[in-house]
Amino acid sequence: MENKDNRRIKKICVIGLGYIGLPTASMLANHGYYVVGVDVDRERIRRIKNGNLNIKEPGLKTLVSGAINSGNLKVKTTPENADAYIVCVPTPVKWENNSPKCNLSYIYSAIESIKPYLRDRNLIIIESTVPPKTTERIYRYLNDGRKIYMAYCPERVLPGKILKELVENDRIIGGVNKESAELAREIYSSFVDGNIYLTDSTTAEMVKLMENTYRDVNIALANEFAKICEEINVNVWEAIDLANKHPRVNILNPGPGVGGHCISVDPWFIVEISKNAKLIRCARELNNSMPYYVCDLVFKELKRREIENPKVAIFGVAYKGNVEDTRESPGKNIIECLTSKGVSVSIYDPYVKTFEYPLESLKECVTKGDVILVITDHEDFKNFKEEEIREIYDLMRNKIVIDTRNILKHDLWRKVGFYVKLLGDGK
Ligand SMILES: NC(=O)c1ccc[n+]([C@@H]2O[C@H](COP(=O)([O-])OP(=O)(O)OC[C@H]3O[C@@H](n4cnc5c(N)ncnc54)[C@H](O)[C@@H]3O)[C@@H](O)[C@H]2O)c1
Ligand SMILES: CC(=O)N[C@@H]1[C@@H](OP(=O)(O)OP(=O)(O)OC[C@H]2O[C@@H](n3ccc(=O)[nH]c3=O)[C@H](O)[C@@H]2O)O[C@H](CO)[C@@H](O)[C@@H]1O
Repeated sequence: MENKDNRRIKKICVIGLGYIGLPTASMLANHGYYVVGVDVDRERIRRIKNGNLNIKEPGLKTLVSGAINSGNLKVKTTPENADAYIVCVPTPVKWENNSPKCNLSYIYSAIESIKPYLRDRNLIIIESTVPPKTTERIYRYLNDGRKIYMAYCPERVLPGKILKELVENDRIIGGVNKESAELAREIYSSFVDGNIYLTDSTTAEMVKLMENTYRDVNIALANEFAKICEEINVNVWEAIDLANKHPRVNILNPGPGVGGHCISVDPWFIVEISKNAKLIRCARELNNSMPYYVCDLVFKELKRREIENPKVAIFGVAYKGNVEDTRESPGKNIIECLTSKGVSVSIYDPYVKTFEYPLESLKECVTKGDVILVITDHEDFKNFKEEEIREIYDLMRNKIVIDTRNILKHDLWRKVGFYVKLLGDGK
């Protein structure tokens, strides 16, 4: 049993209180650390203090309020002296002369904000996803005579299951040296039930990018199969299901494109550093083409039926099912593309509270609509009852459904009278 009094680190500053930083800070506070959570966004700090989070993640509200009520978690807009600093700020991609590059400006400003507080034997951990060698470079920059420790510890939790995976997932700790990795292990072993593996910081950075790239490439393969099956009149969903009966095959699901702050971003950080990243670039481009492929399916249906002044009812703009996050959602590109071609859109998403375009109730969204376009695989869409589908039917002008996720109960929608087209069904 770990004795808290033997811990070398007692106070931790977590920089960036978003999807990753807030659960991490709260988890550490609930495991006996004194934690200062820092975010430059005053509104976010106010919300956390009021318990009015705008992150919808199972169990998070309770975890955060428990941490704050215990007195172990305090949140504010500036850092202070601590034994360790954990950086969880965003790392989006930016484009320079048509080339992708990780935007490290948030990391640099986080590092500058903690620099004045750094003392001998402090530990800095980067959890944000970064290109290989970033941690080493920052370590060299900070190592100006002070003895500091530094590690890269990638976060691997799945949105929707963050709290469970924070505890259960295996953890990779990449130290700039062995002492740094060992010190970081002390922190994570306080709450991680999975295995903890130590390595160097550059390997850990590459591991994180490889994991998300592996998924991106595999989704691209499924999307390419969908396009090919469409051409040869084969239902890709049935074909994938049957191919996956092979003991060593596990093809993922095609869809309207890859969104979120991770899988649609991180593979570009490998493309950024190597000319050999050809398959990775190609997969990214293929996944990015999917929203336009989906729009073409819509245009085809509208043209076939000669529908004038069409209205498309979009079901779901979250980047994936059962989350409220719309970052890099394929829905945005689809909406832009449809509206640029004169199609009017209305949007329904029972999870999303704020979005760049107006959100409507289910009834408003489908009223006088011609096509329902399902973009997100929310559980709610699977669960429509026959009476609800009938009500939707009565409100619509044309009765077309295009399901890009294979999520609706198609037999029920067809029974009510809808024409249902599935992405990649070859019809
Ligand atoms: N969201 C995920 O599921 C996930 C999973 C694994 C890894 N990651 C990686 O973790 C990092 C954070 O992602 P996120 O989803 O938590 O982002 P987020 O946007 O939800 O949160 C980041 C927070 O950092 C704050 N911030 C920005 N600059 C700051 C600064 N200088 N000082 C203090 N606060 C600052 C922002 O205001 C924001 O609240 C990214 O690198 C991401 O790729 C995310
Ligand atoms: C390797 C891995 O698992 N990494 C996870 C990932 O989390 P995520 O939420 O971004 O991942 P996904 O759930 O894969 O969704 C991404 C997009 O792909 C679409 N999709 C998915 C499966 C499919 O078969 N067909 C699809 O089209 C889906 O709709 C969505 O738009 O990155 C986090 C941050 O680094 C990690 O921490 C986390 O472990």
